[in-house]
Amino acid sequence: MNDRTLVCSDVTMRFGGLVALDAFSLEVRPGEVVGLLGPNGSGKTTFFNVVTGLYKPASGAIRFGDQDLFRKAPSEINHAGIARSFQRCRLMLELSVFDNLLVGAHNRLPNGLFRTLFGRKAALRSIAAFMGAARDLCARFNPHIADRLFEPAGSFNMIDRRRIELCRALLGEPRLLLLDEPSAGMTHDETFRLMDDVTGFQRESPELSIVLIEHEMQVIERVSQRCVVLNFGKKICEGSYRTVVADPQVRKAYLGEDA
Ligand SMILES: Nc1ncnc2c1ncn2[C@@H]1O[C@H](COP(=O)(O)OP(=O)(O)OP(=O)(O)O)[C@@H](O)[C@H]1O
Repeated sequence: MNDRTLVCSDVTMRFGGLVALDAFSLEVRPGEVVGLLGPNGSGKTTFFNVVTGLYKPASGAIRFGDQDLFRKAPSEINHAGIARSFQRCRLMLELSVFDNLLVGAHNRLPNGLFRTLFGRKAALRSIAAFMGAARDLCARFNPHIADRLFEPAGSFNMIDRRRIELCRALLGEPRLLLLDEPSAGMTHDETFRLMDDVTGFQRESPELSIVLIEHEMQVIERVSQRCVVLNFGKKICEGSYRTVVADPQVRKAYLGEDA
């Protein structure tokens, strides 16, 4: 089955007595960009952590196409075609861009003692192929990064570091990309440029679906086809950007206005 629709049903995640996700359901179809909104502490990042296997939910169901991903290990979920970015930069700044990309691909390249000792030629071939793919992907985001593949990630500015993180996530050819607040630490203009890169990439890979957590509402308005709003772990609204920003419950959650 090729369809890679993410279907999360009634997912509940607790931390002791705190219910961070409360029977939360969300469906993301191939090629969709869904904005995940909500005030601070409403459960957005927890949802990403649950989908990617970092947190084990108490109950619910998570399917991606025909695969059951509920409570699966992060590596299995990544293999199934789900990749993510983090709110804070997770690059190893003293390592080169290439090494950072390589770390993200370690489970796709030959590894293990036997292969290292006896499969050196094959290993070198796959690293060379990986280098070509990494260079091509970086060039799609910014040719400047592709030209400086062996320079430390720390020598790049913030927007390029974000691009490198995106390349690391995209090199595994995921079908679903979870973006956790790409605007964090960037200017308004940089955020827009980065999101233009992402949407440009998606135009060439139309099956890729994206869930975007973002506080910059203009970004959400510009890129998402559908929005879902969380408050205290519960879904309080779903629909187009226009629908959710006009919704009384959403306005109350964000602005404290009367519903
Ligand atoms: N590992 C954890 N242990 C205990 N509580 C946690 C943990 N992770 C998240 N929480 C709690 O779960 C709730 C939801 O947090 P979460 O980080 O998902 O919110 P968020 O909507 O992503 O917020 P923000 O927009 O500020 O990033 C919060 O009350 C938070 O303190």
